[in-house]
Amino acid sequence: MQYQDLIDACQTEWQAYTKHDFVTQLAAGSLPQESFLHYLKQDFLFLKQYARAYALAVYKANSLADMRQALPTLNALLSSEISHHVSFCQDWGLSEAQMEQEKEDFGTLAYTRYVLDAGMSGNLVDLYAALAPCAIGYAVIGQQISLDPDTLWHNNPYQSWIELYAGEEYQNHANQGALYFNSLLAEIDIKSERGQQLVEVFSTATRMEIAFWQQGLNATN
Ligand SMILES: Cc1ncc(CN)c(N)n1
Repeated sequence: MQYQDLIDACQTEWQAYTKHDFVTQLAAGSLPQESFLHYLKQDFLFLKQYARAYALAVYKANSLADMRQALPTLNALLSSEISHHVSFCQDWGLSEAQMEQEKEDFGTLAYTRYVLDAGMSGNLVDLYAALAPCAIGYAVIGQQISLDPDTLWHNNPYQSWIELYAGEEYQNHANQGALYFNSLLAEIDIKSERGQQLVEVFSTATRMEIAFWQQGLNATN
């Protein structure tokens, strides 16, 4: 199978994730600031745990080639994506130290610990099946927003977020990761018991992404 087969196997959840109201409102620039800030602070905490999961991918790898695969993503998370969140939060008056003090919301806790557990209790492919909706989904969302004529590009308070995920660096990186994930999946039949286990992991992580957006939207209530 290929990663697209996993997406096809949970289309309802995938559509709910990539076309969530949070995404639509962010692209239109109409997302309440409170929602975005809550999301951004939680995403900072999310990405710290997510980086740990990529470190786990090094530990779980048997070959040197697999070890080397995880490293560029770990580096990109720490040096690019998290740094972007830190500087973005600074623009909104929040320091890195303040973000470190934030408490993890339940959706953040559930999602990140689910990913780490999938990797700890399973093998490298289980771990990547739990990691993939995050990396691939944001690339899909970034591209979708950048092609949508309804996207507000100027005077959108969230322009920097859009540029990060629609940008070449993130897109290329996600694409390389997706190709590597395909190589891990190549010998597995989606209809087999193993294939169905991976569908379960991938679709659960996708449901966690939906809950993560909703957690941001709920911050205004
Ligand atoms: C919750 C979540 N999912 C995915 C991404 C993209 N790496 C992110 N920053 N945050």
